[in-house]
Amino acid sequence: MSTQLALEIRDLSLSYGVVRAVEDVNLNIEQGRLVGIIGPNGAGKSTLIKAIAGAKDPDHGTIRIVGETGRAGRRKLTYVPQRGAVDWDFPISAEGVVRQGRFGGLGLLRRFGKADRRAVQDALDAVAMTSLKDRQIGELSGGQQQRVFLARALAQGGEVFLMDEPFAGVDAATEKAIMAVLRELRDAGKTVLVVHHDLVTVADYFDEIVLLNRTTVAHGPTSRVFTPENMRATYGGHLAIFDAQSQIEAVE
Ligand SMILES: Nc1ncnc2c1ncn2[C@@H]1O[C@H](COP(=O)(O)OP(=O)(O)OP(=O)(O)O)[C@@H](O)[C@H]1O
Repeated sequence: MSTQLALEIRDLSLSYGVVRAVEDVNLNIEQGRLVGIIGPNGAGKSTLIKAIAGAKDPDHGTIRIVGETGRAGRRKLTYVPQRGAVDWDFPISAEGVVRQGRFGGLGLLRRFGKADRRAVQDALDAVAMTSLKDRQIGELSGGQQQRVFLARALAQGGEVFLMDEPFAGVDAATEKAIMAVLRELRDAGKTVLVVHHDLVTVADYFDEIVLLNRTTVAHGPTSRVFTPENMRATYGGHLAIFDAQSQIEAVE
């Protein structure tokens, strides 16, 4: 139902041993939004999206995805982890990776059918990787690997897409191509959450942003939330702000 929230997070906290990585996060995201998750290193961005994806159990709190919790909710979700979190030496072709996106939808007795082959082909086309589909993934550039990852997500489908730093280590052309696909998903009514580092592109890329530093510092339309004041509150001193050009850059 279109009135349902894409994502509803209540009182979410997660720890690694004694380190509280995410604390008391409350968040409502409406459907059909392209959302940036922004915050300094170690702010808990990856941890938060791992929790949403079900890859990390929370200490407490609830996560509802298009109205559903647990497995039913996760069936509506597609998670694209950081490229660095994947073993690219695994012997599989680009097409093989994209086909993996369809396996979750295969019942025990169902074969990989015409619709699956079509979805894989369409996904490879969407990211302009059809000509390299037989290439081993270890022999692709970083940007090409990221395109293949995105194609797998497209083949999988779903209502909510979680992307952990999709632009890390990719060239400008690939970044543009990925952004075009993410905008198409949004325009088709999907919800896309992107962990993002480049503050220069935030205003151009995202309808709304979540500023995170362990907990949500601010959330809302980018035009309202992406202010020097909020950015200072999120990044502390690690920020250089050039008010004259309205540019904000993180200082590592
Ligand atoms: N596997 C782990 N074991 C222990 N602590 C961890 C682990 N993963 C993350 N942490 C800690 O949890 C906190 C949040 O980490 P997380 O990776 O979620 O941050 P992030 O915002 O995604 O950072 P970055 O921008 O650097 O990728 C950090 O203090 C980090 O050191």
